[in-house]
Order: sequence, then C-alpha cells, then structure tokens
Amino acid sequence: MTTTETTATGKAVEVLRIDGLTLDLPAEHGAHRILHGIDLALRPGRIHGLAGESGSGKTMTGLAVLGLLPDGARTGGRIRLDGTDLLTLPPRQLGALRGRAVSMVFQDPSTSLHPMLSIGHQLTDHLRHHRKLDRKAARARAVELLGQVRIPNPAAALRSYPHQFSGGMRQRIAIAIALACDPQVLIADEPTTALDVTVQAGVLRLLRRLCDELGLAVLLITHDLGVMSALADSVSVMRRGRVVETGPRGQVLTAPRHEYTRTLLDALPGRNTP
Ligand SMILES: Nc1ncnc2c1ncn2[C@@H]1O[C@H](COP(=O)(O)OP(=O)(O)OP(=O)(O)O)[C@@H](O)[C@H]1O
Repeated sequence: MTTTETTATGKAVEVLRIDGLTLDLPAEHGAHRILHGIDLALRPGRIHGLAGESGSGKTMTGLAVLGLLPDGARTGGRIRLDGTDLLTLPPRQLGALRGRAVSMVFQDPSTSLHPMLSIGHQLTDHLRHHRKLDRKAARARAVELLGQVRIPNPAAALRSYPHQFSGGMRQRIAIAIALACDPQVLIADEPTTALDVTVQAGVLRLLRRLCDELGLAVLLITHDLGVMSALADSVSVMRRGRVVETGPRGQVLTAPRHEYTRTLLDALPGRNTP
C-alpha cells in the first residue's frame, strides 16, 4: 500500500516546494550567480527527475534543500517543506531536519559510508543519535532497514565493513542509512552513475519500490536520460542555472517543448542511427 497523500481531487499533495531559488557564490568562488530562480515541486510517492548538462546546477539545487552549500553562499527565494521555509531556518533547526525529514544519497556510496566502521556501527549510531533508540531497538531497526534494501542476511551484514560489499550493495546500504529516520524527501544525486550497467537496474528498481511503498518524495538528479526515462514520473530540465522545461516524463522525453531538451535527446547514443 502506498502512503501517498492526496487532496479531495485526487492530486498528490506537494511535500517540498522550491520557488524562485537563487544562489550566489562568494568572491573566493569567483562571485557568480549559479541558480537563477528555480521552481520545483515534489510529491509523496513520486519521483521527479532533474536533468541537464554538467554544471547546469542540479547538484547545487539538491544541496540547497539540505542547507549544505559552500560557506558564504547567498540564497534567495523559498524552499518550503510542509510549509516551513528551509532557507530561513536557523542552522540548528535545519541540521535537525537534515537526515530526518530530508535525506540525500550521493553518486559515490563511500561519501556516506565510513570505511573503518562496520555497517552495524554506522547504522545503529545514526539511529541512536537521531532517533534516540536504545542499542537493542537500533539493532532491530538496522536489520529491518537492510532487509528493506534487499541486503542478503542482514544480521551478518551488520558485522561486515563497506569494502566487503560490491558497489551496488554499498549503494543499497547508503540508501538504508538515508532512510533510517523515515525521511519525507530523498534527494538521489546520480545514484547509479558509478555502478555497472548490470547493477544499475536493481538499484533503480529499489528506489522505485521504496518511493511507492514508503510514499517518499524523490528528487532524482541525473544527466542520464535513460535512467530518467526508466524511473521518473515527472522531469525538469536545467540549463545554466535555470529550469527550461518541466512536465510529465512522457511529454518531456518524447514531445519536448524546449529546443534545449530536444538537443539533449538528439545527443543520446543511437538516436540518429537508422
Ligand atoms: N564548491 C563549489 N564552489 C564553487 N563553484 C561550484 C562549486 N560546486 C559547483 N560549483 C559551480 O556551480 C555550478 C553548478 O554546479 P553543479 O554541480 O550544481 O552542476 P550539475 O548540474 O550538478 O553538474 P554535474 O552533472 O557535473 O554534477 C557550476 O558552474 C560549478 O562550477
């Protein structure tokens, strides 16, 4: 059963809404505007894809939601999570939300996993710190989470270290950690880009299932339109810090309205071959 909330008209409620987000980096970063007024909306149980060429501002948009921007970065506009503007929250409150209401998975799972600590140590530490669970309850929840992301033999996995798992399994574990505090929003930044093609599909299916079962609102950042096409319900295309097109996946990827989206699609391998 999905936990997606809907309005009386059957339309899924927006859990996260970005309006007119601007981002300026300070002089030491070359003082320039990175984001020029981004609008995005995420709904529970839906995957919204963010596409666009390298450097278009996809990652910065995700990091802005988590308040993880470079020092001295200046933001404008609003990022509302259930109505609360994250851009005006004091750092302590934003820190409390990060990893709880909003969580992120990165391209390289080693960003989220400490190489010297067992999986159990990392998961239970996180649960005890954020959820204030005692040791026994944290362990039980850790086993449950590893099962949810389909790690075989979760109890044994707790005693293992990151290097003992394949890249795909490490990414699944990073997803388990991201889900530990039952977030409403998951930002997945190129979650399968570092993985073998054969492993990618499994991790993508996992994201879809978690989104459906947990009612997660997912922002899927990827430059890979194949991944986008397999997974996203709706898509925004970014270019040079602006969203140039937003719409349902089918429309954006098969009948794009913007010239730039057409260019991206035309650049797909095999697109122009008979
Ligand atoms: N830490 C940083 N300091 C200064 N500028 C940065 C920093 N990180 C990114 N930028 C700049 O911000 C802009 C947007 O970068 P961002 O990483 O968000 O793009 P992206 O669309 O995610 O690209 P990619 O697909 O290559 O990750 C780029 O011009 C980049 O050079």
